[in-house]
Amino acid sequence: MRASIKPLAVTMGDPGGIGPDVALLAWNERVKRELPPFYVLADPAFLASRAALLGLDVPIAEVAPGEALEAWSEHLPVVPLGMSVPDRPGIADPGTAAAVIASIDRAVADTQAGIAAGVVTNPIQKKALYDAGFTHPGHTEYLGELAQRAGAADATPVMLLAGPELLVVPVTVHIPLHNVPKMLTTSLIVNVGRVVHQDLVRRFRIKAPRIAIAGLNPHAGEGGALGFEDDEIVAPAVAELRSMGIDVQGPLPADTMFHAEARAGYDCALAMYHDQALIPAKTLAFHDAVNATLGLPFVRTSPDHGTALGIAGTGSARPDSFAAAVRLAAVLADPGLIE
Ligand SMILES: NC(=O)C1=CN([C@@H]2O[C@H](COP(=O)(O)OP(=O)(O)OC[C@H]3O[C@@H](n4cnc5c(N)ncnc54)[C@H](O)[C@@H]3O)[C@@H](O)[C@H]2O)C=CC1
Ligand SMILES: NCC(=O)COP(=O)(O)O
Repeated sequence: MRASIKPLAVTMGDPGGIGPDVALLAWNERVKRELPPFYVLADPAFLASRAALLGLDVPIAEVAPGEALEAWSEHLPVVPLGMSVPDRPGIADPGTAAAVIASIDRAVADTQAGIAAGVVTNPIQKKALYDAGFTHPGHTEYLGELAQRAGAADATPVMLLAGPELLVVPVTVHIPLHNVPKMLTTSLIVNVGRVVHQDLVRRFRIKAPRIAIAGLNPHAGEGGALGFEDDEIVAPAVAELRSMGIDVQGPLPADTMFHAEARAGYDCALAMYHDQALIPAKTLAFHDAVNATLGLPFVRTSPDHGTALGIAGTGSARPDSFAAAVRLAAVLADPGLIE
């Protein structure tokens, strides 16, 4: 892959999880995996400790972001945050939340300042952050707020799971299932559909994206017999998006829209809630899919998996999804790489 001229900013993620492991493993295989350069925003002593635990020979260079490209071929560039964290694999400690959040903040600030090409986040243990007072459901929502704080008043963060065979977006994201019907509105679906269309064109270089919209209820409501939302909320959103010139179909029964022949009929699917989107995405490509945030003024990707506390520090975490996230971030930041 042609390398972007700027490095990517990678966040530490929860230090108790596998984020540090996959970043170290990926750097170790950077040539074989054709990775674009990145630097990690973390405590260098912590990363050195995790590398030793994993038995990896990863020389770490403490750098400023502007020195990352030069360091990349021989060292893992690490930009210190001035906050130390303990190396305790498997333990998600709310006491590390300030460092976890500082890493995200700095990655976004570097990208907004034009120092980094994009942000690649490592997984956070959400409950540990909530317990420390973090009020955002996840990265997606927090990044939207950071973008707005930096002046992008219209930033609308939209979660996309991107795998080799499926692009899929959950319209509602980190909310309890019982709140989905309350939160699902025609204007929300239209807004998400508009952002998806815009970023598929702008960042993924799909000229005329075909978008398939799932229904909420079994059989897309069975003509109103199995729920009113498909006819009264989803169908009007489909009509409104069509009136904007966007190629949409739906509401489609969700159970039959993710098999291979159905997927051939669209470029991206909109699902109505988290698991309706993430189950097909992770079933098809757990180790290859990437979580990207659309609707931001900067690029953000992430591996699709979580902190996997149970295997942190053991060497069994696979760095494939992290590597895919790094490669996709470089492409989205420089869509010319697609051509
Ligand atoms: N982007 C983010 O920050 C994300 C954070 N999470 C958080 O992660 C935590 C744990 O979530 P779970 O639902 O348990 O999902 P998980 O993805 O952490 O783990 C699910 C299963 O997959 C395995 N696994 C995960 N990644 C793997 C890898 N790279 N190689 C080999 N095996 C792997 C784990 O060992 C476990 O058996 C939660 O707090 C959740 O909120 C979850 C998804 C994304
Ligand atoms: N299940 C996906 C997930 O939780 C990722 O959320 P985010 O932290 O990327 O917003």
